[in-house]
Amino acid sequence: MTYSVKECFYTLQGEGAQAGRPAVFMRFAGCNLWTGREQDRATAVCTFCDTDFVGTDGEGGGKFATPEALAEWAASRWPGGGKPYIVCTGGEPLLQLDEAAIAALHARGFEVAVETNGTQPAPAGLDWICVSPKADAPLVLTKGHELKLVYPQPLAPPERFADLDFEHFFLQPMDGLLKNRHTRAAIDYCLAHPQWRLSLQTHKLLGIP
Ligand SMILES: C[S@@+](CC[C@H](N)C(=O)[O-])C[C@H]1O[C@@H](n2cnc3c(N)ncnc32)[C@H](O)[C@@H]1O
Ligand SMILES: Nc1nc2[nH]cc(C(=O)O)c2c(=O)[nH]1
Ligand code: SF4
Ligand SMILES: [Mg+2]
Repeated sequence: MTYSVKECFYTLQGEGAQAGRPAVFMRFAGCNLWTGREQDRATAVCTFCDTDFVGTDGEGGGKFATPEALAEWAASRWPGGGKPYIVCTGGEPLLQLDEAAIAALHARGFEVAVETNGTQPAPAGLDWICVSPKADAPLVLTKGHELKLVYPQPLAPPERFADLDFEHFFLQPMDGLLKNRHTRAAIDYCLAHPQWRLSLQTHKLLGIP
């Protein structure tokens, strides 16, 4: 299995329950819900994506022939000290991240988190699972550590997910032209339904990757 990585960089986790935590971000190339081409966005299953995940040409991107090579590259991004933490994202990371890659990351000392759209089963060994359901996609992964719903998605109201097996429930305002309106709506929903907390994309506010 060759792993295709768009970019790999060291920053702070910007979102959810682990916001503020230093992490290596490994962004896997490709997604099953959008080609990543702007001309396909309107007809995609997921239409609001804020990310370029096409190709392997980003900072720290590339192709890795073995799990060990992938893990060695991730480890080279960690500054030393503390417990190394990696967030595997994309694109859709669970199209590529397998048990062998997770084991190799663990062998390098990493705690391994994933950001997934929930359409794929999770491989064994993940330490933190963040599921972000998309309205028009089947949800297969119905348990994990945090459920982070981009809000609003008219066909995916929070009530649909409130009884699933997660420790944390977040609404994350949909970024785009209507971001301010979406943020106000997410605040109002959390205030009325206190099971839910607000997740802001703090890296965007801070101007860091
Ligand atoms: C780019 S996705 C990659 C991981 C995976 N494909 C997924 O959708 O969860 C990373 C996170 O950004 C969120 N996201 C994507 N576009 C967004 C937007 N326009 N506003 C807010 N969050 C967004 C996703 O829902 C997900 O939680
Ligand atoms: N700082 C930072 N935090 C993030 N949390 C989830 C992200 C993602 O794109 O998956 C992301 C990202 O792109 N940057
Ligand atoms: S599922 Fe995730 S990576 Fe794929 S298009 Fe949607 S937000 Fe982007
Ligand atoms: Mg992002």
